[in-house]
Amino acid sequence: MIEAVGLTKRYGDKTAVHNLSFQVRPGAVTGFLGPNGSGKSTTMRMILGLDNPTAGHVTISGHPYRQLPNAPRHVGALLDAKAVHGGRSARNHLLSLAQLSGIPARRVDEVLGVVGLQEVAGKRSKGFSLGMGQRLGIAAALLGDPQVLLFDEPVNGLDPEGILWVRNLMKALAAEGRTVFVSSHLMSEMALTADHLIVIGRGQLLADMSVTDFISANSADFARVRTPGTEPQAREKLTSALTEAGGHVMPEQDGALRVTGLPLPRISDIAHEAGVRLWELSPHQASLEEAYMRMTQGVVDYRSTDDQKAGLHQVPPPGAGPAVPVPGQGQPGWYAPPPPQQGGPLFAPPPGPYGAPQPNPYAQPAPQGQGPGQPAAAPVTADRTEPEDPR
Ligand SMILES: Nc1ncnc2c1ncn2[C@@H]1O[C@H](COP(=O)(O)OP(=O)(O)OP(=O)(O)O)[C@@H](O)[C@H]1O
Repeated sequence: MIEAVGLTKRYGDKTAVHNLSFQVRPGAVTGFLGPNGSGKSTTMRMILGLDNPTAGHVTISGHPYRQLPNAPRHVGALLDAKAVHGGRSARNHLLSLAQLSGIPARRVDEVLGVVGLQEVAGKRSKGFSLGMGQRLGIAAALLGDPQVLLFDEPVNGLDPEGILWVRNLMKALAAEGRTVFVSSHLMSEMALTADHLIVIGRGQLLADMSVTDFISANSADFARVRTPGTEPQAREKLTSALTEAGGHVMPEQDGALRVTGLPLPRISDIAHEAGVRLWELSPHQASLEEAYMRMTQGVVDYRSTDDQKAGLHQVPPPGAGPAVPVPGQGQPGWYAPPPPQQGGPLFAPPPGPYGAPQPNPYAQPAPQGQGPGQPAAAPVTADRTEPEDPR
């Protein structure tokens, strides 16, 4: 088990992790989720003794990593797949790690087989694609057959087949009773892989619960209601009537209404009593991805802005044709999630063994339209392999 208590890390006046307390239990895959820069890698580095906490502590099986007897056999980690001597072959890289940890050399070929790199084991890793590098990093993590495994963004750069393989590998490792802690940005992937979730934003805990509980707590049911497009006054009348009856009504981009807090038959009755015809009344559930986005929307460090292309285009003359629609913008089928409770926190973490969360020093206004933009996804390079450097 991994246990963090009051874990805090400051770099100068920058707080990367603030008062984080959680447990990662054996026999389950625990997903570690948070937006870019939320402190996931910093937390993982502290777990592995690569960074010292400013306050608090973290233990693995009851010991700080550096005091663990035979740590490399007990804990395996993939932190940075690029942290490899590129001139070495995959096999030699793993052999050198094995020698350092007293692991028999035959184990190297076993893990090369597990990650599917047997064919390129003799090639220099600097010719490896991003996905091959990830596989090599996973092989290194598995080398000591450890009980505790940490993976920082293990599916980064993997193709769909590779992503499925990682998903099944994580589940299989947990089913063997191991502790598996996996960081990701991707709620959708974690929903398929993890049993338990720890969600952080700006270094502070936002949620610590099972995936099942997260889904039922966050994937709110709602109704979509549409009145005839030719009768805008009917839409307003219905909005008032539903609000009066205790519903929460939000306009959708395609002109429909999103209604929460009222069952469908009640909405139908209210419309009938108000003399409003309905063209649509349908049940929906907000996706888990929406729930995660909603939970973390206030703690995102990097936001993209619309590209205004100032001065690059001539203003079209009046009466010119409509702009080409942009996928996902202003089109039917895109549903804005309901806003968080007015004045309340985005998410109230359940009372845990560590008491209520403390105020977050990150409580600064999120940058509005000034961020440097979402960093582009790392490119997937072609599978190039070179023979090993003879040096
Ligand atoms: N060595 C360091 N010196 C100064 N600031 C740092 C250092 N390491 C991390 N930070 C800052 O701490 C914050 C958390 O970074 P961290 O890499 O842990 O986030 P993350 O959740 O892993 O991000 P990503 O998902 O983008 O990898 C960031 O603002 C980062 O700039």
